[in-house]
Amino acid sequence: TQSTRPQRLLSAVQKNATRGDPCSVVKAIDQFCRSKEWAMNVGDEKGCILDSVVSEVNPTTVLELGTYCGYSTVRIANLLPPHAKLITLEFNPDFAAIARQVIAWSGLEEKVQLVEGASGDLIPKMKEDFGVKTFDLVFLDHWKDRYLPDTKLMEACGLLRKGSILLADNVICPGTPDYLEYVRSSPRYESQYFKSHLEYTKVEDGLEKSVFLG
Ligand SMILES: CCCNc1ncnc2c1ncn2[C@@H]1O[C@H](/C=C/CNC(=O)c2cc(-c3ccc(F)cc3)cc(O)c2O)[C@H](C)[C@H]1O
Ligand SMILES: [Mg+2]
Repeated sequence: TQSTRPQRLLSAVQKNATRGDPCSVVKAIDQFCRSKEWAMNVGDEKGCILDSVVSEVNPTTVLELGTYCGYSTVRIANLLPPHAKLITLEFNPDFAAIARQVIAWSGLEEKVQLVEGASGDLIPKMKEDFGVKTFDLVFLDHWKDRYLPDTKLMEACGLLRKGSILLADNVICPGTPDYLEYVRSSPRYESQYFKSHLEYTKVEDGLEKSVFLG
């Protein structure tokens, strides 16, 4: 049977990256997406912005919405301090299976908890079932029309504290207009746009960093 793109991406990692070396996993995926097949990973250019925000926040608890193949999961986990935890949510079991293997190849399983399921169902369970108090950093990269409802859900579930950071991918392309309007106009957020490009292309895109003010 035909392989899927995520399966081919995983093969490229297993072929070209060194087990236990997260940077080589990130490089192998970027090389595959530039030279072989485009895939919707945050990519190297926006990835550097992601890295700088993660390093600046130095989070203990991180939530990622939309694991896909685990590219940004590996980038974030690679920068986490010891005992820090990244919970990443993926509702497609096929992508989750690929991501688990990418994360394992990078050797970062200890820092990552990949949970299969929909964010709308799992966010309300974060405190009780996953022992989360609040998130220091949330990376939004799932369906673009879910950024706003899931942000409101996180607020309602008391998962954001004064100073929690939301970092959203694709606020220009494909775009998340309702989310952008919300975080930029709400008095409860202080937002900043990081202009960049759609992964592996010259098309404009960017990340929106929003601080929850409590
Ligand atoms: C109801 C479920 C919600 N809750 C959910 N709970 C858990 N997991 C969820 C939920 N909703 C979705 N997911 C998972 O997250 C992933 C989805 C990721 C979506 N990302 C994009 O669509 C995108 C497109 C482009 C793009 C740009 C230009 C183009 F021309 C083409 C493509 C670029 C980009 O950087 C992009 O991130 C994964 C595929 C999907 O199973
Ligand atoms: Mg994205």
